[in-house]
Amino acid sequence: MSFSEQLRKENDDLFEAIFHHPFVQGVGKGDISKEALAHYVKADFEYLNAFMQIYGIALAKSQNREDIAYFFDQIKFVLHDEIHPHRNFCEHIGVKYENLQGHPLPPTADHYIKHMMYHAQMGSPGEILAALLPCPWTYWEIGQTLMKEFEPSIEHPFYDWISFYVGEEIEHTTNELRTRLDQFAANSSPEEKEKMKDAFRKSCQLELKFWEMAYTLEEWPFAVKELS
Ligand SMILES: Cc1ncc(C[n+]2csc(CCO)c2C)c(N)n1
Repeated sequence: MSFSEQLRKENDDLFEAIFHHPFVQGVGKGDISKEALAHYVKADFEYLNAFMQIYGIALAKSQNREDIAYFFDQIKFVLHDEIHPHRNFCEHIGVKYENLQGHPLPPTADHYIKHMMYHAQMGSPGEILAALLPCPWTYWEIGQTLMKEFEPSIEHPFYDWISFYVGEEIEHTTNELRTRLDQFAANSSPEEKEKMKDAFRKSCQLELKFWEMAYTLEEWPFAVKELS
């Protein structure tokens, strides 16, 4: 079994909890609340900005052109393509995408990006990859699960969102990250592998908590109310 297959198996509890989370199920059923969708897009827009910056750190630490090209392509993909699923949510709730941008991150999203930043700054290349991988991997499997469970037609309000995440690009991103992580793991000490496992599991836990954050409209305690 490859290292990434082992990670997937060890974190099956979290993957299953994500597929069954009421936000994810609400996307499948098409009845997730507008407030939860807006909360998600606000946090996710900032999350994706941080994700591109972390890819930039991984690019800066790359040792060959293939890796440079891969991270460069991924930054372009997040910048130009990951706006489509957000637009799908915005159209459904009748809010302008621009109005959901530039908001402060709720605690869980803040924690998640700082967790990835930590591994990107302080960890080995393997640790960076392990922290990043649950992001495309969980979404790709969410897409597959919702397609199978709900068989959405083109009229489904979130058909575009679900189709985007079962797409070839997300599969490709996941597989490329897995291949690189498996290569690093093959040349890593048991201690180093433990650090990769820890980074991967925490990212899976934070993926689950990100859905919960959006569903419960999580905010910082005693936060100063934004003027809207
Ligand atoms: C919290 C959160 N986690 C994962 C994704 C999905 N995602 C983000 S970047 C990317 C492409 C990676 O190259 C993918 C699939 C998201 N939107 N928000």
